[in-house]
Amino acid sequence: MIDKVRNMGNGLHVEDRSGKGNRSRRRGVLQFISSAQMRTLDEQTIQEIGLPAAVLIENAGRAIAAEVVRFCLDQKVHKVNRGGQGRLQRRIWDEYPNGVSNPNSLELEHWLVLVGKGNNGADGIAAARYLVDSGLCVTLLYATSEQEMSIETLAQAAIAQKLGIPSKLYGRDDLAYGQFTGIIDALLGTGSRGNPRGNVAEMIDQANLTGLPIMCADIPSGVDADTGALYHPCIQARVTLCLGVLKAGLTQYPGAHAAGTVVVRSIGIPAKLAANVKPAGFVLTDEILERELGVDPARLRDSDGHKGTYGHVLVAAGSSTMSGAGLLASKAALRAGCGLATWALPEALAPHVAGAVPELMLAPVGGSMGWGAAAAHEVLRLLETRDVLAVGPGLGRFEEEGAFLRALWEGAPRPLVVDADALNILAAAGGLAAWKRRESATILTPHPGEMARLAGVSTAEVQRDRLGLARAFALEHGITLVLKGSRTVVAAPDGRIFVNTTGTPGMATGGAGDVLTGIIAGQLAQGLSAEQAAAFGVHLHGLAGERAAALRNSPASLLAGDIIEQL
Ligand SMILES: NC(=O)C1=CN([C@@H]2O[C@H](COP(=O)(O)OP(=O)(O)OC[C@H]3O[C@@H](n4cnc5c(N)ncnc54)[C@H](O)[C@@H]3O)[C@@H](O)[C@H]2O)[C@H](O)CC1
Ligand SMILES: [K+]
Repeated sequence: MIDKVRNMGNGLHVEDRSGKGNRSRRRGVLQFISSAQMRTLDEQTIQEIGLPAAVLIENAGRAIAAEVVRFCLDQKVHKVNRGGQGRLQRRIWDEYPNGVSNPNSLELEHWLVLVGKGNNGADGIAAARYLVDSGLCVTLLYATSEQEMSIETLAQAAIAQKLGIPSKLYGRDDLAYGQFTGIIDALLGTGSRGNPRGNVAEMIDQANLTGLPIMCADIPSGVDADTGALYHPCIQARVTLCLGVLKAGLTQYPGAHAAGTVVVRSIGIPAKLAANVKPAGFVLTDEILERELGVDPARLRDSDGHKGTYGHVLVAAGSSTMSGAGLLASKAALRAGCGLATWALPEALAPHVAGAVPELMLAPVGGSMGWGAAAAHEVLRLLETRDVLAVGPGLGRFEEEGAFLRALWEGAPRPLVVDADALNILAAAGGLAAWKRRESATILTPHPGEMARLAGVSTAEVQRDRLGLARAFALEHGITLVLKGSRTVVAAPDGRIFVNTTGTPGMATGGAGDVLTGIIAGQLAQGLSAEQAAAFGVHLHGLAGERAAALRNSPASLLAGDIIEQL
């Protein structure tokens, strides 16, 4: 079973705990859902199937406790006694088969469980029981008195009391945080709304201040489970044990950062029920590329193919001060596997870049006027014998820019990739609402600033709900959207969304976007649909970036051209 998503740097790392060791990081079927969908699933399981809430909470508690124990063992490289008693210890032993002596190692651990009044708190109390049975010391810290607790939380609190698990009530009892080795955040889950308030807010602040490792039940308290936006205050966790199904907000920053390593564990919701839920989106893995998008990541070239088989990309890009943009996009298209590439560029630029990429054809356009309406007609003429047009990188701003882009938008009967300056031109000319819907495939590849201009909102608003905005924009305008940034979101015109799993912070460098545009155009030329090309393109771009960064001493030294070399 693939059940782990690790947040490291910009990457989303999927791990396999089937006992066969880690397979490729990008395998598995990982879908995410909204908090409303999760609540519905919980309710259906409890009311329609008849599985009691207490059973789900029991499973949640056991999963959280197992993760805490794993965390303690990993942290301290403690080994578990082969003869450990009880289900949890046997389980630990399964996962640490080479462990040796020190049955008492977990007794040195003293975890504080922050218990909210809702069912997230119930999960935390159940986890405390399993931790005590595993030999850890545990103290419960209640945010509210019993009168305010949900039925399930109250029931769990009563069990904990009968078992003599020490507990305190926040605000009434004194507490010395120095005695603890870790904290479980079971304050707020999917029932959370807005900024944490009252005791809950104070407990979050204090937990963060301790500097102790924090493990979250389901989501970090203070993270929006649907968008990944942060409320204030918000838990900063080391690990988040996401219950049942991955929550959408944990795939996007800054929520992903607050969550730390995200582990998704089953709590007993029947697979049959879960299968009926239309996912809010998918994490891009090899399986998702294949199953959801019909892309074979390992596809080979036909043995009888020729350069015509793989399509011809036309790139309209570059200006005197940004000649590299066109070069990077065109070269990336070739490395992505298109048969041929032509770079349409301002005439004055051509002598300076001739021969820079010998495999590339140059097509000077626009005469002494450079980009403009006349150049657009030349580009369209060139496109008659080419398969795909990519426009935008390094164009700069120029007179007649609106007429130039509109001519290409309306006149290009081929798949079109719109990037960089072309997106700003589009926004300045009224945005997509003012433009005709194109019949051929159209992919827009904005970074958050360009997206903000296109959507007429601030960049902060874009980042607050990248998934929701990308989906709504793609649906409304019938285009495929690639919303760049860490965890790039690909939104298809049918409303499906995919979150990229590959990449490295080193890719935040000039020209990396031009390379992506070229890769996507290269995939389109080979016959992929817009959403296939966009999703596979961002996936490959990130993989190549990771490889390129690994070859350097520091990811910071990565150049966009290095990404191309690793394709
Ligand atoms: N639904 C189930 O049966 C199961 C859920 N699981 C876990 O439970 C939570 C969701 O539980 P729920 O009771 O719906 O909500 P919360 O625990 O998140 O608590 C909501 C609680 O807190 C109050 N509240 C809401 N927002 C705030 C705020 N900003 N500040 C302070 N207080 C707030 C609100 O009034 C509610 O009373 C889910 O995440 C799972 O962890 C089980 O795992 C399985 C069964
Ligand atoms: K929580």
